[in-house]
Amino acid sequence: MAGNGSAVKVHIDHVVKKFQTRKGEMVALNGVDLDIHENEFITVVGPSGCGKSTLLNIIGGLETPTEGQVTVDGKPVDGPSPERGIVFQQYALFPWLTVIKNVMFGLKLQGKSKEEAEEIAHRYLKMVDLEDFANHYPKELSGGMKQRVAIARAYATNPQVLLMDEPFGALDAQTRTQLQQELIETWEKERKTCFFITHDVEEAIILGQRCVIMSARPGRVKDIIDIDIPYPRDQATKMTPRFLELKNEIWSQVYQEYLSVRK
Ligand SMILES: Nc1ncnc2c1ncn2[C@@H]1O[C@H](COP(=O)(O)OP(=O)(O)OP(=O)(O)O)[C@@H](O)[C@H]1O
Repeated sequence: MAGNGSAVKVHIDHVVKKFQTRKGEMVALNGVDLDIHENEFITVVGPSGCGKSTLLNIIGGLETPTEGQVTVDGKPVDGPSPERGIVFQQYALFPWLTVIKNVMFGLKLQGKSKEEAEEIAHRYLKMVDLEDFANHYPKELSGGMKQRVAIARAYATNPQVLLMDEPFGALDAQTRTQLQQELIETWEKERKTCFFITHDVEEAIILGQRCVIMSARPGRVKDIIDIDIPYPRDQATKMTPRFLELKNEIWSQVYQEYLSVRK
């Protein structure tokens, strides 16, 4: 399987996930194999309900697989860890804490002093252009600003792997485009290993080095497409022939899966 040539960071080994429901057993994931390489940006697309979030939760240690396992740097995942930062679609900020205190929260848990946590939090708020809002409360921010805080908070604790579950899904198109651009630039600087779920094929291409296409439920890896578009990337990249070709290819595969469920 192609990668970026770096060591394997996250090894997903034949992961099966079954849920017990009122209607009986439901197979959400049916043997997912995937290697995510160090510093790689992986995007994941697939029809609704194919198990994308379940897979992310298993990598994050929030769910346990029924069969198979996930290892990070060769160590089995057996619960949540600050080494794996998660950004959800709904901002998940603490409403009773100011922006800076939200970002400092994880740093304090890591045992950093108040001064050090403050210094790091300011650095990451600057990265997402929110320094002027450090003392505001989440309710005083727009959706896009809240999501920037969530991203700053995830980056600040310096996790080995960033797991993002449709982080821009609830945003308007303009804010979404802006945050995509910021994320591309941040990734180019920091090269953090990222696993990013989206429903938006354009987003999957502009952000990812590889795009994983999942099959309809029960989810498996249907295909992995190398996004062979050079960096730096920006919104103009979306108009290039190669981008449009990849969009067509990925979209038609996702659509096939969508149709297979509707039949
Ligand atoms: N805790 C749970 N108990 C029972 N079923 C669950 C549970 N969590 C997820 N499922 C089911 O597992 C399947 C996969 O869900 P999941 O949320 O992982 O899919 P998804 O691909 O992320 O969907 P979407 O794109 O709509 O967000 C769905 O059919 C869902 O109803």
